[in-house]
Amino acid sequence: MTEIHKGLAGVVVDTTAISKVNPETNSLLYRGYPVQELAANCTFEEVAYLLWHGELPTPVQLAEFETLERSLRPLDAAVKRVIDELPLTAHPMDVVRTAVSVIGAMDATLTEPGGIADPELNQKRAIYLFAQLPTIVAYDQRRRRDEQLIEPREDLGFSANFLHMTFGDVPDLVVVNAFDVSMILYAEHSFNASTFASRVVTSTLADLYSAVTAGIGALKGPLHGGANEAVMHVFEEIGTAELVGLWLDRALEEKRKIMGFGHRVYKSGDSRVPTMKAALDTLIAEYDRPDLIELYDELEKQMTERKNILPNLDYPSGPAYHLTGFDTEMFTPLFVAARITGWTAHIAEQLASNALIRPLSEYNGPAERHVTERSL
Ligand SMILES: CC(=O)SCCNC(=O)CCNC(=O)[C@H](O)C(C)(C)COP(=O)(O)OP(=O)(O)OC[C@H]1O[C@@H](n2cnc3c(N)ncnc32)[C@H](O)[C@@H]1OP(=O)(O)O
Ligand SMILES: O=C([O-])CC(=O)C(=O)O
Repeated sequence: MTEIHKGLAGVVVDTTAISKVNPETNSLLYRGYPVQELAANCTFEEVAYLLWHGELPTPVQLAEFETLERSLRPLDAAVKRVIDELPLTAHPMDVVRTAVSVIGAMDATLTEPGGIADPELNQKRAIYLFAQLPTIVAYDQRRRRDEQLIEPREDLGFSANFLHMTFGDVPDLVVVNAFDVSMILYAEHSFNASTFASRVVTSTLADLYSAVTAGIGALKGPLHGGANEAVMHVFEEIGTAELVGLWLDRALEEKRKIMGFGHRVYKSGDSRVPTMKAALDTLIAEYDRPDLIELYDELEKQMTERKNILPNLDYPSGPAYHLTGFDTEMFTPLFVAARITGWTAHIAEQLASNALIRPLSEYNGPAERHVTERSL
């Protein structure tokens, strides 16, 4: 019998120069740089540039990139029209996926000869989606609150502008910084499910937008990006720190997966959690919500003691986005706005050294039989 690697667990399917996840040392490098150093010293724009180009930008390169990105932020009228047509019952991830699809359908360069796989065109598309996604997500959050679109501001960086477009003002610097850190930490994580989905689609030589929408679809599930919003639902279900024990007894008895805990690769802690937890702590102080961190700490403590399963990045990010003011269902689209950098870097890497991704399976259905032998 062939050895089956369910969920491709432990299988190395290709090389990548974009990031290195090292569970032995609990570390994560983007193009060689520890993610904690990037979060402490760089903006998300610089990290995006690094992921795409392999090097941090010089001041001139950064200024050029920022000018271009800021000019691409206004929402395309056709995209706005389509979003306006979507019911509020649609999950915001479906709105984001649809908006990216519309942008792709309007990209006439895709039908030019060689237009699909051209590296320069793909880099332009990546920057365009990077610039558009905050506007799309902010607009969707606002329309759900019956509020008008706020136009992007060219005088603000990525995160300050994102928050301004969502809430109508630029929050305190600690809030903008915490948000920027979350974007950096969410940007890239090697061959996770959504990146792999994007690479599978790219391997067929389909276009970048098809690969990105596949990534969005894969990210939506609660075992992957959808966990950041699921964490907030768990907090709401539990209520207060004192009730964690009772809640966990029942959840574990029912064999529920506790959202925000566990990871396919890290088994002794997610490298990004301490940095995001520190950012969450600044928000707890800013918004004076010790009750939330008590609940957070208690669930983490009991999960560690009882199951020895540690939090992943979605655990501190969920409450951080809640405190920032986003509705819970907007959390995973925020992940999309960050991971667009990693996905598009991987799409470029896949195309540069492509092989169709097509694994094998072991058939375990009925033995060969024939229609004429049917008992009627
Ligand atoms: C940014 C991200 O995408 S990070 C991931 C976000 N996802 C979540 O937070 C969802 C909750 N977590 C999970 O479902 C899982 O931990 C996953 C899907 C992330 C990883 O799954 P796997 O690699 O298949 O888990 P793994 O094989 O290590 O599981 C080992 C055992 O721990 C259990 N386990 C793992 N995570 C959890 C959890 N969060 N709650 C309860 N039990 C868990 C498994 O059920 C399994 O138990 P068993 O041996 O009795 O069957
Ligand atoms: O690596 C994974 O499997 C999931 C994850 O943490 C991420 O995509 O950020």
